Amino acid sequence: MRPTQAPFPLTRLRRPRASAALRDLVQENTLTVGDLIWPIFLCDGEGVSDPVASMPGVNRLSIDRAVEAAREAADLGIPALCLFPYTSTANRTEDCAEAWNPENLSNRATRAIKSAVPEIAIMTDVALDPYSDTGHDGFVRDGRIVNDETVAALIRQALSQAEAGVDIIGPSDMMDGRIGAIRRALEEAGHQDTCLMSYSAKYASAFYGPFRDAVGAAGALKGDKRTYQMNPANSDEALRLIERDLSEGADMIMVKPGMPYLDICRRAKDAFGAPTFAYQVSGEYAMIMAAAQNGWIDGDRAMAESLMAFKRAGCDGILTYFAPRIARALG
Ligand SMILES: NCc1[nH]cc(CCC(=O)O)c1CC(=O)O
Repeated sequence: MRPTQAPFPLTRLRRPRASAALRDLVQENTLTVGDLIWPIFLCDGEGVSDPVASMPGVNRLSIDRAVEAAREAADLGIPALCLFPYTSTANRTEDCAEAWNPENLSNRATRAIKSAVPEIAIMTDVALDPYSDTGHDGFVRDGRIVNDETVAALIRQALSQAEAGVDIIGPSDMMDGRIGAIRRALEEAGHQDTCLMSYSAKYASAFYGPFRDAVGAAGALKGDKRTYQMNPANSDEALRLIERDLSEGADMIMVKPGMPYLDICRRAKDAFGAPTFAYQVSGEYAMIMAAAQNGWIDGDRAMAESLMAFKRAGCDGILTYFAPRIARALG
């Protein structure tokens, strides 16, 4: 698009910026509460709300508290929660069997929230890292992350989540072929209405640090995730991954992290027009919160501006730890 305009002074681009009323009229993008997915951390116990040190304002919640959070989210109009379990070392094993235990924390929380707050959508993560003794998203054999064996386990994990009543399954593991394999398994098991939101373009990022603290994976992780998560220098590769995942049956795609990768969001939306999401990850949240707590930036304004940027970049929705706070600010 090339906007047509007369030369100055016939065109004065400041004219429609002169008042709040005019600015509202010409505003191009809008952020609404309906765009939000709120990631929450789960832990064992009852009545527990355990602060995550590197994410001020974020707590690990026991299931009863997560149900309260779901009620609060639904009352604010937030359409979906995304669940991340904190797993004790006892449940981190070489075979990752807790990942498909119907009674694991994530599945119990899904059932509790779905029965108490049926109108909220539940999204979950498919990847082995909460359950593996290595902290990796896949099985490790002779120091390598093995793809196909991992995919077989991811199918079991996804099926147990669908069985528990999850609305949106989010494979975040970056193995090849998992979207098609999970989609076929869901169809065969009668879960034809379960959505898949693929973490298609997930970068090997420094911005996941606080998340790994929150889920207890920081100490467990040996090495890094660069043989499966993407190189931050690449952009065409992101489009290839997204195209592949859409052709394998993903309903929605995600770019992660968010703010440093808005160019990828825009390219993805323009290229495919599919429902496009970004994950404003833990480190992005921590940066804004830390600067605000130091009085270096206005936290409310930085939050709102950062989230609007995702809409401008073409995203249909955003996973953000700010979800309840921005929902309140939006009124
Ligand atoms: N597969 C695990 C997973 N799912 C979401 C995040 C990060 C989310 C965040 O930083 O907020 C990660 C971390 C990782 O890949 O190491």
